[in-house]
Amino acid sequence: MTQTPQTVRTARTVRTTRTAPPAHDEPAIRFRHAAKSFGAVRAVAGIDLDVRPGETVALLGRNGAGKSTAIGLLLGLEEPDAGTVRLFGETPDRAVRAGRVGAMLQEGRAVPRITVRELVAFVARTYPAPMPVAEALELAGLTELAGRRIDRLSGGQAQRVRFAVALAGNPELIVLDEPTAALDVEARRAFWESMRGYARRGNTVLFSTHYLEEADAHADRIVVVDAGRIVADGTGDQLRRAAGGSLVCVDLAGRPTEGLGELPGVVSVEVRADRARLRTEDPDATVVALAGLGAVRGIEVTAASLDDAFLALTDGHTHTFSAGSAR
Ligand SMILES: Nc1ncnc2c1ncn2[C@@H]1O[C@H](COP(=O)(O)OP(=O)(O)OP(=O)(O)O)[C@@H](O)[C@H]1O
Repeated sequence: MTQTPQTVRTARTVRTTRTAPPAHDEPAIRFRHAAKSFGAVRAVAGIDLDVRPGETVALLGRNGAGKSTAIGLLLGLEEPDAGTVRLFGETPDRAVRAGRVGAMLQEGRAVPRITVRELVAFVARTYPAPMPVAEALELAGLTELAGRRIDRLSGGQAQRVRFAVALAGNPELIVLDEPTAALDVEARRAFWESMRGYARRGNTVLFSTHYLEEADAHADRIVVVDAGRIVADGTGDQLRRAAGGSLVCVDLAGRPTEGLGELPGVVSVEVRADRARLRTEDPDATVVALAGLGAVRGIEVTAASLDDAFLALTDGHTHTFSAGSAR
């Protein structure tokens, strides 16, 4: 599908010019018991989430977890069946109309045969206090490409145009639904650099992704969504720890596996061929206990990877861990 620039909605109300993040205490994003179903599918099953101004937050989940629906609620594109969503203390509709929120969604549109600069300028004119076009182009890394026609750009360049369009209203919050899907490594790097430039100005970013590494590398905080619920919330390190910090692997050398699950710190045991893989919250105690059993051949201790954490966190249970928000 062709991905092209998209803006959320035309601004109609006038807002005072803003150069710094808001001084008030309102969270940039607040979900309170927000829920949305489509027929029998509970796409968002009661979300509570606060994002502070200036935070960069990743919404991480598998296909169908409810990320796009949550973003639809956030932007006022969908009405919640229950609960509320507020942006800077306002309804999404008001915040979006005032240009306080910019978005890059997954939908595509026909590619316009105008230049990059013309498109960004056109969108900027629809907002009450837009970002100067040259500034939006620069932040998106498009200064050199400003005179190029949109339909003659590479996929990565076109994605940067979508980013510039999202910046056009000079928003305090930008919402990106899987912004790097289908981009190559270099285009991703360039994209995240632009995003960070925007975040460094004190703005708020929320992006959805399937990629753990991307969430870990580019977000201050990762909110894991599964089956329409938030199942974990914290930094990459906190998620790793929450998932059972370390893995201890050992050769069984013909020993029985009974009792391994009861060793100190062990939360789960997996046996493949003659090797046991123990997920543990206390690797030192587990290793000492294994040594006590004389099971030390090929012993190896590693930190759980983020992939391990993600699998453990989306195992169908709600994890009480919450290091970040719902403040
Ligand atoms: N308009 C709709 N009508 C019916 N069902 C829908 C609609 N939108 C979403 N759903 C369903 O709601 C659930 C959550 O979908 P959603 O698109 O929010 O997930 P997602 O995490 O964004 O997935 P992906 O990563 O694949 O984009 C899925 O089961 C999906 O099929």
